[in-house]
This record gives sequence, structure tokens and C-alpha cells, in this order.
Amino acid sequence: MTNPNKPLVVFQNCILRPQHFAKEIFPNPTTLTILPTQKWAITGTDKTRFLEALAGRYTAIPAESRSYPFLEKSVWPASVTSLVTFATDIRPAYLSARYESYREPEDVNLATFLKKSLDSATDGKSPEEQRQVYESVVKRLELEPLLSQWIVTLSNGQMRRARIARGLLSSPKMLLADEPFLGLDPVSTSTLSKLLGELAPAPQVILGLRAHEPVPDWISHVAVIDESGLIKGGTRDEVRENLQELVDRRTSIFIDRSYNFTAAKLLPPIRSGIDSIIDIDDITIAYKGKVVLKNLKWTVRRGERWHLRGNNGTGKSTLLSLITADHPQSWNSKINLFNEPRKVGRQNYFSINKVIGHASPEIHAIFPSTLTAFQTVSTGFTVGSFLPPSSASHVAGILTKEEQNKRIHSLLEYFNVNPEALFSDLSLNDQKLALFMRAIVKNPEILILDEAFSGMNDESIFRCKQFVDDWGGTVIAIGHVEDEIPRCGKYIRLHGGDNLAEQGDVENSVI
Ligand SMILES: Nc1ncnc2c1ncn2[C@@H]1O[C@H](COP(=O)(O)OP(=O)(O)OP(=O)(O)O)[C@@H](O)[C@H]1O
Repeated sequence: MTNPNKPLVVFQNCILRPQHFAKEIFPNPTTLTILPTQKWAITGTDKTRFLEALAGRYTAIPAESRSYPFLEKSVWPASVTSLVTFATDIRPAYLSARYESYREPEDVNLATFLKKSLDSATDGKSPEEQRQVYESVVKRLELEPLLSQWIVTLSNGQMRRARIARGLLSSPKMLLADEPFLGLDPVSTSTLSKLLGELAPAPQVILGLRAHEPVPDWISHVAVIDESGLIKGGTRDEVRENLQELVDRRTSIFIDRSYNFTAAKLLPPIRSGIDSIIDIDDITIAYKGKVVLKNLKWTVRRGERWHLRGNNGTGKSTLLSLITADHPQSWNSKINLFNEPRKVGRQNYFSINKVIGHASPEIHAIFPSTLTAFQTVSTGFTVGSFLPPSSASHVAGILTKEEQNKRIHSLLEYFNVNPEALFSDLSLNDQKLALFMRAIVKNPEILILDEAFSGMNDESIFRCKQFVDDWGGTVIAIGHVEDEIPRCGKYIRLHGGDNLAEQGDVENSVI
């Protein structure tokens, strides 16, 4: 049981330490009180650690310096708090697995995936009450039409809603949602924001937001956190200046042109050759009769930069999977790469992907954490596996092993990532950087950047964008936030279902 009149969390001169580590997570002790009538967002460079501390992680020193007065004393806060993070965990399977008819035993449909968390609910609801909660959560998150779908086949946006639903179904007393709007289109963002705003008091909701994200209207209080700890927490008015500082810091990075860097120093100039890189001539894709892409025609020419737009679930990943031959219907003569119609026997998965560099949330989600940063980038020279290349690799004809290693080292040095560090030990920012370098290292003919920069810090985004600007090759980028995609000249917008795609120039268009 909870007491709605008592504060949710009180930090009083609290030092927070990871278990078994002597060093505190923030040098400054934390003092903050969160009341049940307030609706908080946490922002700033170290917001995620602070959310973890709110969720009951880390040891508080002294023990009574962190308390949860709204909970009964016998309740362990971490057991009734749901911290839902999204930055790396998007879809739990590799792209090609989405389209296979065979399913692994652990694959489940959405209904089963959601019901599992009802079992872990600790609030003593009767089965009938649980059924009602389940139905209401499914309805509010608009998941009804997807219940029978395998979760691996859900789009990123659909999976995001599913994970929020799962967080809610475990009936937490406090739901901490870190960057819940990452990768969501504007319509889904506003639906989800409204829902999160209406949930309190059961559960209480605290958001983690990136510095430049708009703070939803329903948020009454904001805490700004950096490496030193809590800078300031208070009403929106009280922290207005601190929020402005965060935005100014970001702007100064984006207008700093002092890098004086050209990608040509690290990668050779892009080759000239056949002008038509991708030509898709009238393709329709449906899943169990449900049309996703309808009569799609699309031509991409050498050196063009395309922004692939569309709300969540409109078929962007499906379209990319046709290009990368991850989709069973990729073997279709209506898909031409370099004027060559796709045909089994003429091309294969390797010959197609030899010229494609690809960074995406799917690759991130399943990337082997045991590789070093150097090995991670080196896997960009192989196709169809995450193994570092052996002495002979698919671009061995173009680059010697020494030349490959030299290029990997210069990229890592330029982006300031430690070659020896294990992927699992890298920060989210450096993991994303390593995967970007992996996509570009072979100087591909086509570079696919699917949400590749989201989750990076501002400086890294700026550097990657500059790099791509300088590079000059053909690019297809996906991203719902303008700042997080490289500069593009053209766009194609998918509308899903029976609707035709729309194409045009990015200039003067609305993202
Ligand atoms: N194998 C499949 N079986 C059934 N439906 C599928 C399958 N794969 C994808 N879908 C559905 O097709 C639609 C398009 O999915 P896709 O992932 O291509 O969208 P998206 O535009 O990339 O979305 P997001 O921006 O959320 O990532 C979604 O409704 C998805 O649930």
C-alpha cells in the first residue's frame, strides 16, 4: 500500500555509490524532495544515473539519506519501481529474423509478451482485476491490432509502446521512463506523452528527457543533472535558466566550425561509375494481406542523400530490408542495384552487402559485446557476420590488411574512441560512434544510417554529420529528429497501408 500524502522520494545529503565500489557516482551529495502532487522530468548529461538512483539502485550513504516515505517501510523500493530505458533496446532480433516463417521457441506474440509481466505484479490483484488492467493498458497504448503479431515483427515504434505497456502491467508504484519518445514520430510522441501524463497517481511517473527535447506541458518540475550531480531541481520557472544553459551549450557545439576536417583524409574519394544506384520499380509488400508498401517506385542516384520519412509502422525498415536483401521478397527483378536486376544466381546476399554500410538500432541491439572497439569497426569489412575479418576479407582486393588496420585506427583516433575498450564497456555514445565507423570504414557505395546518431551526445552528432557531409557518397538516413540526421537533399515519405509514397526536395519541406 502507498500513502498518497507523503513524499515519493527524499534525498537528504545523500551520497550514492555503486555496490562494491568506493567511488560515489556524483561528487556532490544530493538533496531533493519529490512530492506526489508534482510531475517531474530529469534532464542533463547524467540524467540516466539519477533515474537509476531514484529507482533504488546504488547504495545510499548514510542509508537513511534516501527514503521513499509514500511506501510502507517493509517494501523494497526497487521491487515496486519500473525503470524503462530505450536507448539500446529496440527490437530483440536481427532484421532478417522478422521475415522468417520459422520462429525460435522463445519467440512469442505480443499478447504473451505482455501477459508475462502480469505474473510478476506484486500488488495482489485478483485475476479479474488483472484482466481489466490488461485490457485498459492495451487499449490506451493502441496495441489491440498487434496482439497476435510476433514481437520480433513489431516496428521500433510499436515495440516502444509494447515495452511501456509491459512496464505498466507489472503494476509499479513508480514508473521511470528514460527517453520514452526516442525514435517515435510526432503523432506517437504526443499520444504517449498524454498517456504518461494521465497515469499518476497509479503509478507515479518520472520522465528522463534529453536536453533539447521539449518538456511536456504536464511536467511541473524539472531536475537538471550533470557529472557533478544535481545542479538544480524545482518548478519549470525555477530551472528555466539552467535549461537554457543546456540548450546554449548544445548550440555552441553545433555552430563551432573549428574542426577543420575533411573525410577525404581518412577515406578515398568516392568512386565514379554507374549513376543509378538503386532503382525500385513498382513493388507492393503485404504481411498476411495487410499492405505496408504499395506500388513503390524509387530511384536513388549516385551521391544523393535521401531522408526516408514516415510515421512509426509505415514500412521504412521493410523498405531498407528489401535493399539489403534481408527480406524474402528482395529477390525480385523490380529491384535494381547499379542497373542490375536482382536475380538469384546473378547476385547473392554477400555481393549486395559488400557495397552497403549500415548502422541501425537492430544491429546495435544484437552486436556482440565482447569485441573491442577496434574489432567492432573491423567487422565493417566483413559481410553477414559480426566476426572480425580474417587475413583475407571481402575488400581485401582493394585494401591490404595493413591498410585496413591503419584506416580503423585513424577513424578511432579521430572520433576519440579507445581501440582496446570492450564494446560492453563503452558508453552509449561511444558504442554508437563505433557502429557508425563500422558502417563507413569500407567506404561503401551506399551508406544506410537508421537512427544512427540518436543516443549520441551533441558533439558526436555534430562530428558524424560533418563527416558524412564531407564524404560525398550515397546516403539513406532515417530519423525523426532533424538534428540527428545528416544533411539530405531529397526525401521519400512512406504513408503505410494502401497509400502511395511521396517524394520531394527537403528544402522547405516539413520533417
Ligand atoms: N514479418 C512481419 N509480419 C507481420 N507484420 C510485420 C512484419 N514485419 C513488419 N510488420 C509490420 O509492418 C509494418 C511496417 O513495419 P516497419 O518496421 O517496416 O515500419 P517502420 O516504418 O520501420 O516503423 P518504425 O519507425 O516504428 O521503426 C508494421 O505495422 C509492422 O508491425
